[in-house]
Amino acid sequence: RLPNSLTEKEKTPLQEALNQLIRLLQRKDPCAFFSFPVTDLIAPGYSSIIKRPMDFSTIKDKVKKEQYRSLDELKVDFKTMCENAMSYNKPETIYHKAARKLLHSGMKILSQERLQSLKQSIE
Ligand SMILES: COc1ccc(Br)cc1-c1nc(N)nc2[nH]cnc12
Repeated sequence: RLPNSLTEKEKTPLQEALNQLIRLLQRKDPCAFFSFPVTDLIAPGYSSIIKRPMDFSTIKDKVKKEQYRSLDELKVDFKTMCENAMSYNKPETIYHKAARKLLHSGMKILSQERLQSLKQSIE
């Protein structure tokens, strides 16, 4: 039967693993600075300065659309998201500091050991 918004589509093991990692990562963003795309209204000139905008809502959308082929691809988008904030915002701002802290804790959550063991559970 065709999946539609009323009936949910089963999630693949990869999607389950990705969502589990995203939940852990989002807990490290208590101010929710990274929950939604940065707009030019919030951050003047952002869209012309930042070439690859990324945020958790976009990441979750990519999971839903099966646009991640591996756990490592999540790590790339997560790093981009943090690095964007660290390049647009000056080092003394709360956003730069939040991004650096998030990146640091995220690298532990997305460590090679953890990804390796998750990969084995997906095979
Ligand atoms: C979605 O972004 C925000 C939402 C609410 C608030 Br308050 C600030 C931001 C935000 N502001 C700036 N300058 N740089 C960012 N990098 C990631 N978040 C941000």
